[in-house]
Amino acid sequence: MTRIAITGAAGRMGRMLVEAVHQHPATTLTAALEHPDSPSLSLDAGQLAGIGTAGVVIGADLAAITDQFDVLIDFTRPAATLANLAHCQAHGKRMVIGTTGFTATEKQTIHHAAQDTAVVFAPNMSVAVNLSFKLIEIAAKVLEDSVDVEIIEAHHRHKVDAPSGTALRMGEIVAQTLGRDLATCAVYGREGQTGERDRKTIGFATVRAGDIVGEHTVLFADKGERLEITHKASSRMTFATGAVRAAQWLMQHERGLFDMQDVLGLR
Ligand SMILES: NC(=O)C1=CN([C@@H]2O[C@H](COP(=O)(O)OP(=O)(O)OC[C@H]3O[C@@H](n4cnc5c(N)ncnc54)[C@H](O)[C@@H]3O)[C@@H](O)[C@H]2O)C=CC1
Ligand SMILES: O=C(O)C1=N[C@H](C(=O)O)C[C@H](O)C1
Repeated sequence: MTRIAITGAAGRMGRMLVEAVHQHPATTLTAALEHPDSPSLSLDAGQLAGIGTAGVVIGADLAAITDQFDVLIDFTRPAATLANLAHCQAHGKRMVIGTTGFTATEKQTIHHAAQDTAVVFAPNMSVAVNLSFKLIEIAAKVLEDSVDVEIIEAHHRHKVDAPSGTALRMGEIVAQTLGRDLATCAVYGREGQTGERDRKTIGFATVRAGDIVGEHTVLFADKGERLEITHKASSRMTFATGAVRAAQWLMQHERGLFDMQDVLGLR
């Protein structure tokens, strides 16, 4: 059995992860963490997730549970994830990171930490989204610079980062395939007298509304036709099962940085 600790256990993803670990035949929940100010401290993680008593009380101190888990699954906020990563790096503990919204420098920190421990870091743990990454790469390879590329994403009103980590990854794939640098060719929204579209840009549009779980479209538009590659998530369980699968997969590695393309054998 792979022993899993979940941090952010009271969050939207955290509660799904508790259920997904419970459902997986080869994983067991041994620890659960939350922010020190969370009203969910001292509650049973299973009760909170609606799956009955798990016998795991939500705490706030990673150092106190270091010996109790094999893999830490973290869907929280960048600052919390980086603090947890430093602890896992120091103690050789594996990590699955689903948190999004990191700066380029923070992503470098994750790269560096993975020299000492094994990490799966992916903006989207869904199998179908990761398949869509391959489809996007093929589309960009075939259509080359003949098309305008726009990326549209929609999420619930509580999401705090934009564009989504998934949309940015999609942009990176297109940019890399077309020999562009996303840092210089991305356009994050338009307003006013914008002038005609610069053909080499990659545009992003963000929608935040209601309870949308997560939707992404990459639009490849030429004159006379357009191709749209769209993924729509209707349940967070798709992300949670992917993350638990990643945690189990990670047990074969002691160090290194991986993503869901590695976990799913899509590389
Ligand atoms: N990679 C993927 O497949 C997915 C990634 N995400 C990402 O996961 C993150 C979390 O998303 P949600 O669950 O919707 O957010 P949420 O706000 O519902 O949950 C985050 C939880 O983390 C907790 N937290 C914050 N600081 C903490 C700390 N220092 N220690 C312990 N817990 C702490 C909060 O109290 C909260 O309960 C976001 O960055 C989101 O973009 C979300 C869904 C899928
Ligand atoms: O915050 C969310 O909810 C989601 N975040 C991820 C992202 O930023 O890409 C993945 C998913 O779409 C849900």
